Amino acid sequence: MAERSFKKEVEQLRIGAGETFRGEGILAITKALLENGVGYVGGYQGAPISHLMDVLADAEDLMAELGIRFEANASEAAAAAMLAASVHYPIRGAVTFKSTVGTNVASDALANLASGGVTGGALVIVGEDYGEGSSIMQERSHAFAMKSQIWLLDPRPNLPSITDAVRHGFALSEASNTPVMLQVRIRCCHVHGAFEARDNVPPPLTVRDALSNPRRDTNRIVLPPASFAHEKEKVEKRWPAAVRYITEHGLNEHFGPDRGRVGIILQGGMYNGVIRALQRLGLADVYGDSAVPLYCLNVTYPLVDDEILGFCADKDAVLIVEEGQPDHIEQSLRAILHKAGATTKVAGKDVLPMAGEYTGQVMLDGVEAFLTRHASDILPDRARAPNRPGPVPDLSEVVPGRPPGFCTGCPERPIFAAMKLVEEETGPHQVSADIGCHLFSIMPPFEIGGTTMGYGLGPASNAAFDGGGDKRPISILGDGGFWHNGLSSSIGNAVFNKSDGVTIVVDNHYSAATGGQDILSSRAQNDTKSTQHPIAQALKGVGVGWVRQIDRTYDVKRMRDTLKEALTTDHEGPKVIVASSECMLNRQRREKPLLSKAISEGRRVARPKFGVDEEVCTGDHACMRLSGCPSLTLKMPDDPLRDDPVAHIDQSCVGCGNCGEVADAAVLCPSFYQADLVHNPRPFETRMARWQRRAIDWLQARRASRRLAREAVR
Ligand SMILES: O=C(O)C(=O)Cc1c[nH]c2ccccc12
Repeated sequence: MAERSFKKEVEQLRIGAGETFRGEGILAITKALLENGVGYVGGYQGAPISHLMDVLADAEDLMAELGIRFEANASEAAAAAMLAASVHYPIRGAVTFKSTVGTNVASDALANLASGGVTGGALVIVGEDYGEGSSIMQERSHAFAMKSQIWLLDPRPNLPSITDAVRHGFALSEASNTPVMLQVRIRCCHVHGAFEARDNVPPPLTVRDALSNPRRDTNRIVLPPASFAHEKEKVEKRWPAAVRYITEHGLNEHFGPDRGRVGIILQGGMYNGVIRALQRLGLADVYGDSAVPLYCLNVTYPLVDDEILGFCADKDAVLIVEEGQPDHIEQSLRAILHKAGATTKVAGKDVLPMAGEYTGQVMLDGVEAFLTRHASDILPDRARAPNRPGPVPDLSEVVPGRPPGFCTGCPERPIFAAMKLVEEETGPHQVSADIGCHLFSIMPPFEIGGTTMGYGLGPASNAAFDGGGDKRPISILGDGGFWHNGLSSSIGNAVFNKSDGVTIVVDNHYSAATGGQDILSSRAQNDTKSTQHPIAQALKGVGVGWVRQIDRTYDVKRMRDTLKEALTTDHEGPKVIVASSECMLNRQRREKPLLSKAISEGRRVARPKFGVDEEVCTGDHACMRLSGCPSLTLKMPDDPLRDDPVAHIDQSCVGCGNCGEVADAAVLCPSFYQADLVHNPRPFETRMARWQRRAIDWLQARRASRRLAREAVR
């Protein structure tokens, strides 16, 4: 079950011409695909387009009605390869994944696709995970577009521009026989707005029709001598055709006055930030009317030389607003101007930072610095001679860091608690990690795992250490990574190379970190996908001889003992433990509505809750060093003679039992207790509870009175 259900929102995807579509960027993209006769759609989830995959999955019925094939592909490579259908057939196809990591994975297929070229429009919607909300290494997709000659669209972040980009993307792809990347940043995916809808258009040729009339054209396949012809065709035919389409259809936009001494050239995706900076400088109004000429690149690759030269012709200086590095566009811009002998000065990475997101403040500072240098007369007085407030204090000095950690009740926490317990006996191990929630084990309190090389590559990144030694290396792999790429690149690799290492497959039943999508080994029943394929079976299938399946990761003692066995067994070859328990976030999403319903219907529901007896807790916090659960926190005890905080479990506890198990396995302390919270108790339970309460009150009163008496004697 995915993080968010879009079942309600996708109903809007049925509306037609004359109606207004309202919603989020990702929904607008989906609607635009349907309006433009897409024949098949695929992708792999990942921030910030995870929800686009969820929308598509929820719209699968509607797509089937229109004759559109949808796949939730096994990886970005599989998604990109799916676009092969548009090479020989005039069928429009779209796939989506996160970038740059997904584009890295897809790059083999993308390069082949771009070489042969396409007949039907091929759209690659990349979610650019760059900037302050990002979860990955900071790189740009731009280089992929340039290296494979794939056109790159970067529309202004508003719904009409995004939907135009989808429409033009397909047409541009067909006009130039080249795949097109549509780049959407985090905010673009989630921007809300409206656009005038069109009717949905079933694909003129469906993939089903194509199956009945197979086609092939040797000239479009990447094999010599065709591959040499492709390269020539790219520069001689496809590039000029693209430039023609972009110019004739006005894909890049101009705003503000026709002429001016200075101007700003910007990536479409930067438009909202630039216009806001101009507003704050008093040079644009709330409708976006700018006093500075703007040339907005909704297509950032290829650049159109003539448009650039035209824009720069009357200008002393232009600012290029291009987020991230390398500064591909700025370098091209300088080359274009230099070749033409133009004297326009170019500002860019001198007033704006080379690295990092162009946030509101960064953009304001950069645009202001550019204008101060090149056209200070157009700036309002308060910008030219400002009363600047004092410097903002460096918050990183005073605000504690907030490293990402496991959720309350996460089934992965006990796995790493068990690893910590083993390390107590054996000392630290070489540990490699993978992509997924389990990566948070790198952070306190566990501080396990020293690498993350890519999705499904955890065990592969321990390969150098896998040849035997005094201590076995340990690698971690999630179930998402296992099916994405891990089965072959990590597990097959280890079997083939007779690895001596230990691998823990952290199986939480979903691709949890990307939003809880189902995968092959998910235990859920899925109407459109085939699930319930055990990881352990796949491991044995590729030749792993030592496999242990643990079906309750909260059993810390069993986890610890199994790991110890893996580290000491005489078995030759890779040793793999599959540690399986359902993602608690997904489980809560699944169970909470059922529980609420049961409670409101008057049925008896018991929910386990855990607590810490504050009289027993010594306040040494050893339990926390093996947990990090957000519900396990600190509290000042009521006792005035104790001035150290004790452990405390707050109301967010979901009763997973991890703290008790860890306290038990680590022989920590007996202060944890479990209490069942009973909704709609039976009459006899209420009576029992009342009697128990009375008995406890009586015993407590007696103890209190004796204690007082003893203290009085002493
Ligand atoms: O959703 C995210 O933030 C991820 O990093 C997950 C992910 C999806 N596809 C990938 C390909 C390579 C590395 C990570 C991912």
